[in-house]
Amino acid sequence: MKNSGEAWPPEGTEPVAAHPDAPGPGTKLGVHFSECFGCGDEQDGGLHMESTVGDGLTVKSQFTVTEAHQGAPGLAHGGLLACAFDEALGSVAGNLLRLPAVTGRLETDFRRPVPVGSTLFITATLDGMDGRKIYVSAEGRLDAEDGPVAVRARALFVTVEFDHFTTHGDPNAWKKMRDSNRVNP
Ligand SMILES: CCCCCCCC/C=C\CCCCCCCC(=O)SCCNC(=O)CCNC(=O)[C@H](O)C(C)(C)COP(=O)(O)OP(=O)(O)OC[C@H]1O[C@@H](n2cnc3c(N)ncnc32)[C@H](O)[C@@H]1OP(=O)(O)O
Repeated sequence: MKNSGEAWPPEGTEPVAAHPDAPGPGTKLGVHFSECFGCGDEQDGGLHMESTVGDGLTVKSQFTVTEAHQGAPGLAHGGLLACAFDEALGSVAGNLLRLPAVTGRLETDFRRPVPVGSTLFITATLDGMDGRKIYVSAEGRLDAEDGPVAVRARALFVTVEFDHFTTHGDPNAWKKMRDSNRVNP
């Protein structure tokens, strides 16, 4: 992102290749956890994002803004847009590297209002790694793949051991996700 004035990805970041078992371009990714606020199909108030692997090191996601996502009347709440980007950025990191990782830092630039009823076409890119640090960036265009850019984001994800989720989270929910075969560590 130009605005912060920092180089991106930071010095020391190495290029990466997709994991040999990563889903290929055109693969629809589906839901990684049914209760996920970003993509879950058992999360009524969630974002219900849909993602597909794109060319190169990208994942393409779509998020349609509903009345449940408003901040100002008729406009998407910025925090929910940040959530959509967290999901899209986490998806490109997790699916292409097949490593468990969590968001360490997330930056967003809101460049245009995003009205209720519009769909954000988000392209997230895996920019590289430095040790456990995974650098990813994304842009979201309004209503079409080549629509005007409404939001840009970039993030640092940090790889973790699987016990991060059972130690800090809910082991039963982890088991539910694993048993659904949607993520298969
Ligand atoms: C077979 C496998 C299959 C895989 C799965 C595939 C399918 C996946 C599909 C879909 C993906 C999901 C999509 C969902 C996306 C949503 C994700 C979220 O919402 S995650 C929830 C929010 N985030 C948290 O809750 C983190 C809370 N924070 C922490 O737990 C820790 O702070 C953590 C793990 C991030 C780091 O803690 P430490 O103790 O392990 O490590 P330290 O040493 O502190 O950091 C490591 C390196 O990272 C830098 N770092 C950490 N945080 C930083 C920050 N905020 N800014 C800058 N650098 C940071 C540090 O400076 C350090 O760098 P140096 O190695 O020394 O160079």
